Amino acid sequence: MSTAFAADGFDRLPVIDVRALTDPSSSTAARKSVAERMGAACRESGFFYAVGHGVDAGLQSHLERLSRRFFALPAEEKMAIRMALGGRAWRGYFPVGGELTSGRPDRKEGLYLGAELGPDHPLVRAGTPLHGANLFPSEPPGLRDAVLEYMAALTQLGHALMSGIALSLGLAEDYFAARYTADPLVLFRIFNYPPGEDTAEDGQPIWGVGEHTDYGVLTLLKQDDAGGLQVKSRQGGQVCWIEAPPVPDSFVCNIGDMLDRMTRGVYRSTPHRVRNRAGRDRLSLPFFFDPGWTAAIHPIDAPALEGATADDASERWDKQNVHAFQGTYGDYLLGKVGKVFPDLKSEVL
Ligand SMILES: O=C(O)CCC(=O)C(=O)O
Ligand SMILES: [Fe+2]
Repeated sequence: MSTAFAADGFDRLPVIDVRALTDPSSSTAARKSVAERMGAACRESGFFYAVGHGVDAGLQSHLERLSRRFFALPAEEKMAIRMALGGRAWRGYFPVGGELTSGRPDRKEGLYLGAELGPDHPLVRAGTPLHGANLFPSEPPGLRDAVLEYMAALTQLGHALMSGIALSLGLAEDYFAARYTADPLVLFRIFNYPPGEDTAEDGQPIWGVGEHTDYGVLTLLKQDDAGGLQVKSRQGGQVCWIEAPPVPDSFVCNIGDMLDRMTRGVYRSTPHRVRNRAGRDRLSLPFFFDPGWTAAIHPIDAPALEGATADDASERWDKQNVHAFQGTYGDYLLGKVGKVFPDLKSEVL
């Protein structure tokens, strides 16, 4: 069994049974013990696998099957719900090469989804970007219901895990719910990474998703068994990338820039990327559980974080100092999404 590089980086991501956080009858001691393990993971790598999460296995495999059927449709059928038609709600399908995570096109196609909000919702009425109705495909039937059921289950899990993160910082369990996530911004994506050459003609690797950090507080990723997700670590002072291999019936959980900001860098929003070398399609379903659009982001005042300061701009993938950010989550997110879909930004935002 390998050990983590304490002073340097890490060489594995822990698997944490989070059952005590999702079970309302669990003892405070049991909840705190899970929280402690989550806190250690957030400090070390910002990543862990959650098992014992309570999300129905049948629902997950049903959604996975329907998603594969969607991606197998002819291109023109998928393009019938292309993102440009989703307008400001930022929903729909994008084809391979349509998204530029780290300035180069990613080799993935995907379906952008989110909380289903009708035209009378106040944020939709106000024309708030990334809020609105989904563009669901007519084929395969049932995808809509499965997506809505899955998003509801993962929203519930997101709340449970955020209560654990609060406990891990010595805060009240509802710390994040009370300030940021009572009405979370929920974005959900279903990605397909097709197989193919893994190196471009210029010798550069071809990424399914280029190096990036996530933007909000917590990402819950369901990946299939193809592998290819990598997380940035260090060894002997040098950058190294460790694999985050598939673990059955788990979600890969990682924290995003806003939690890094709130904890002044103590909980880490760690860069990651994907390269599909399995020789077959890779399906992944990242679910983003984030602060509400209008929530202003503030550093957390807690003894556990005393003395923490951070400016990691020179090391970050985007060269930005997330710790200098002031504003609402909506401000932060808008600055980011425009960069990864530059054409769409000028068309619809
Ligand atoms: O597909 C994956 O495994 C990771 C996707 C990801 O990092 C993201 O969407 O932010
Ligand atoms: Fe990510």
